[in-house]
Amino acid sequence: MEKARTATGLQKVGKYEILYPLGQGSTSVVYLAKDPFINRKVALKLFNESLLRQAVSKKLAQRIFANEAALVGQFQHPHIVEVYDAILDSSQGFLVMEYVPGGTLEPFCEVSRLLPITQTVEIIFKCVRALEYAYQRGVIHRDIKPANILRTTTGDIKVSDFGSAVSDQMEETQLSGVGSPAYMAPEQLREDLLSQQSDIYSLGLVMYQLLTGHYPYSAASNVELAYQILHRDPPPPSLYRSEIPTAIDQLVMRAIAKDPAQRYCQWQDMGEALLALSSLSAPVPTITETKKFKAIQDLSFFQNFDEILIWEVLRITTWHQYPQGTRIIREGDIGDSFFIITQGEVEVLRGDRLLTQLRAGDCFGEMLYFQDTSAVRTTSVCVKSDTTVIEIQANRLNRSSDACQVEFNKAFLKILDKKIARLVALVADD
Ligand SMILES: Nc1ncnc2c1ncn2[C@@H]1O[C@H](COP(=O)(O)OP(=O)(O)OP(=O)(O)O)[C@@H](O)[C@H]1O
Repeated sequence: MEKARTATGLQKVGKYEILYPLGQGSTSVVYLAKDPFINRKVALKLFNESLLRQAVSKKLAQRIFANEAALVGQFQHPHIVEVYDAILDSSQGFLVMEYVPGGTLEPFCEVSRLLPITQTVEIIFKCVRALEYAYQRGVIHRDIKPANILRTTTGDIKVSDFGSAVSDQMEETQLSGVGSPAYMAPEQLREDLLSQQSDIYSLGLVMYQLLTGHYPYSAASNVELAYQILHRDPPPPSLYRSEIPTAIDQLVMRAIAKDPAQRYCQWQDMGEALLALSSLSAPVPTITETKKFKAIQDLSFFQNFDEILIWEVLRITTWHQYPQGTRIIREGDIGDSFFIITQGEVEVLRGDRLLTQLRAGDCFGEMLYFQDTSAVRTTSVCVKSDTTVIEIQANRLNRSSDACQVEFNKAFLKILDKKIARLVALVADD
């Protein structure tokens, strides 16, 4: 493997130019690097050479490397760090990953830097969806902790470091000596057979820390810590932060229940509980990402969109809440966006003539999407009862992935089909 110093003094690993270290873990150092062929910044995880050489840890280190390497190209989820490449020779191994520039969630577990409760709920919801996605592909992460959840510059999150993961493809599903004891579920400490519930426990603990800035146990040694994890009941999060509502206390305590039978059974259950919370924790008329995700997922328009595409839709939409009587679009206006109603009811008018009424799931303005440039609206749309709509600009949709555009086109075709059927029925009645 090529590993040399460049003229600037920076190291080169393989074809990658090392820029500077981003962080260090127990088995590796992660660098910001550049892939010169496609001029892309990447995170390059260089596994500790001495670990790979030492007989005792060699097998474990190789296994950790192999775990992450197995994910090359496997997970494509907006909230999981993508692994682009993995290279191993006799002395060294490295992984090339998507670079996530905003650091980890660790600093937000400090009392002085706590995030708003709604934001924490959203972060945990995204982790739940990411880990459910991994679980559906047979993978349990086993090392969920704040340091393994990375932040983008816009505050979004990505789960990283699947080095401790177990997969249903492995012959050996128990792997000792990996994971962080502080976040291990009781059954993981006991080395019982693991399920998604051990990741649920660890994520519950992350939520606890993000909400309170406190780790629920305090022990002088790993043995004492293990005892507390197995036997001591932690206080509810609201003890540390009084604004935490009871429902959130209950959710966290259920996620970190010592007995798996008392814990959420599966990711879906925890996801639903978080969704129920998002309405509790948003008293102001803003729409949280958690609610937006659910609203989009529930619309028949998006019924054939998979989860990845729904996250993509979320990125290209603008949400509006309109009170009764608002005119959303006006006949004669120039526009290039179309709208999908998520809640409420609107009237479509030409002049003073009522053409039709539309409700949740219906869309309007879509005909302009099929034109290449902005065009004149031929109808007005007025809010009949308080309404929430998502707006999608044609030029943003045109820049989305091919898969996303294909699904939109299919959904529009279905709508067109229904409209034609309605017209045919009208003509037949005449
Ligand atoms: N994709 C990435 N983009 C940006 N920074 C990253 C990325 N991956 C890791 N880092 C940084 O490098 C640090 C170490 O990474 P990571 O946790 O994957 O190493 P590790 O050796 O597996 O650690 P451990 O086994 O102790 O959890 C992270 O805490 C983070 O600061």
